[in-house]
Amino acid sequence: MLVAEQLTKRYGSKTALQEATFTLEKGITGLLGPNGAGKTTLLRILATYHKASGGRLLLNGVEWTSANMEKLRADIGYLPQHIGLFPSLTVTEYLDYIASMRGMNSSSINKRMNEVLREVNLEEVGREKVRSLSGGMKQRLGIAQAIIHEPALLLVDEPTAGLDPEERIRFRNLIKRLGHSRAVLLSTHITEDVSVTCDRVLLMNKGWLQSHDHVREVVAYAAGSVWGLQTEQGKYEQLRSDPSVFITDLKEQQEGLYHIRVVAASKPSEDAQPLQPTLEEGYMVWLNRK
Ligand SMILES: Nc1ncnc2c1ncn2[C@@H]1O[C@H](COP(=O)(O)OP(=O)(O)OP(=O)(O)O)[C@@H](O)[C@H]1O
Repeated sequence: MLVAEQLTKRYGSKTALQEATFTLEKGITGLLGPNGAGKTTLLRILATYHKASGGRLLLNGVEWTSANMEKLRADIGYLPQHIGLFPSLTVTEYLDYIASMRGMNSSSINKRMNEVLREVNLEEVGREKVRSLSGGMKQRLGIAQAIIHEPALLLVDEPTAGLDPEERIRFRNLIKRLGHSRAVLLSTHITEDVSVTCDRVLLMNKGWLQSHDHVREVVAYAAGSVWGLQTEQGKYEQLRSDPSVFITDLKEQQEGLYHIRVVAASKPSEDAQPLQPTLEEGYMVWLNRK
């Protein structure tokens, strides 16, 4: 569906995206990377907001050229990290406005309005002002504006940051449903969002991107390197200050006695037990070997 070849973006002397090559198919692909990795830059290029400095992009055979922009935009939906919703409009007025800006005529807007409100579970609040919505509802409205024109490609930038656990789960379920009929690229810092919603993963660091066909390929980077152990304060402090050991979980069982989970290339102590890695642990190993 989407093909990216050697995609590069430079801001002056800074290269934010380095020769990224990957494909996106129907379903949900996670885009994981630390701050400054280049995730937003990639999404903005895909959303046609930024022009790449080099490389090639095709969506269902249509190339990213000036002549094709309108055609591409009709097939792409984007929820940016910070979206400017209009607080004094009602939910339906806002969606009506966005859809008109996208060139939809009033009969197709009317046909689509109830459907899209239902898809994002906002049908009860269509007449409410945007300003009265909760944070989670605003994010779902953000998705509604991105899918009102039924795009084949949906780009979502850190959608669950700041949401409470209930809204985060609701939002993930929404993204999962949307991934049944289109390609979704979900950029996030939250590995749990990826392990729950995504099949495929793009990992990014310092502008470099590596594509993985399955989440389990990333998990496997930490295979044989995850350990569980009980420690007392002294040993815990020693492990904490060891740069080759990452503590990924810590539970204080009683004062001065901890159960910890660590990523370490070799067994950190005699009584350490090998554990199955998580996506977060695989991702950490990947990040630190770059
Ligand atoms: N308009 C710009 N001009 C110059 N440099 C930029 C611009 N936009 C981004 N950068 C730089 O490009 C790099 C990648 O930034 P980008 O925002 O794409 O990363 P990110 O992975 O989305 O980070 P975060 O998770 O913090 O949002 C960073 O070093 C950033 O400072």
